[in-house]
Amino acid sequence: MTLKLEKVEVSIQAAPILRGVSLEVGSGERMGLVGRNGAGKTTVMRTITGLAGMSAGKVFWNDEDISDMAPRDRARLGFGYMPEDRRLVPDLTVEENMLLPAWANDEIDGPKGLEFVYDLMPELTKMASRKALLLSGGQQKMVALGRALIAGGKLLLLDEPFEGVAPALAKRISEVITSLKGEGLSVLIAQSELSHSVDLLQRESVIERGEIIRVNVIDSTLREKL
Ligand SMILES: Nc1ncnc2c1ncn2[C@@H]1O[C@H](COP(=O)(O)OP(=O)(O)OP(=O)(O)O)[C@@H](O)[C@H]1O
Repeated sequence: MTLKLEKVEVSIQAAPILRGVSLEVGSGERMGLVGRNGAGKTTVMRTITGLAGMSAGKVFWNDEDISDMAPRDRARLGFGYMPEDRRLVPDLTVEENMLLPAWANDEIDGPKGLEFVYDLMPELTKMASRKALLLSGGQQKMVALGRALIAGGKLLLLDEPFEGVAPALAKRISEVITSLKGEGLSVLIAQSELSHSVDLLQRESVIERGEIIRVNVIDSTLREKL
């Protein structure tokens, strides 16, 4: 399953935010989207989910043009989105928060998704019945990752999954992402620095002021020497 953005333009209140962004995430690929604060990473994520309106350009999923497809229909394609601010419902439990995509989309098998996530992140089992508001920021990131995994069997969009997370938890999140072996699961990870993910990405697209300025192939032999 391949995601392709072609010359995408997004403006907010007449200000150009994305300026001709082209990007491709291959089947099973883990791609980084790296850039400073305000470079446009979140807007790229929101364009893919259909939450940001494009003024020009196209989004393709597996060669199908989904540019005009509503966000809820894109979710049905198996897109999972972990927003930077996590967006958990404070009064719901950890488990209820993770089941939200399954409540909204009857094609998602909630119990099966939960089983998968608990298997991958056993630490979430212990906090399953705890309300989200009682969790630390890092724990909330884990729950948001779990929720995105339940929704996103095909494409996982992770916005700053390591930001503000203690090093041990960041390492754990990195391990979880690396261990995903889903058939052809494509992953796009937005971040302002590479440090936590150099060993989990195959390529990174560098974004500056709403433009992709280069794509780096991350050399696995170099990685082994690090
Ligand atoms: N709703 C909005 N109204 C006005 N400007 C906006 C809005 N959303 C984004 N912007 C502007 O668009 C630009 C890109 O924002 P975006 O959130 O996509 O960047 P980012 O790379 O994700 O940065 P960060 O890591 O700080 O979230 C910024 O200059 C921001 O100020």
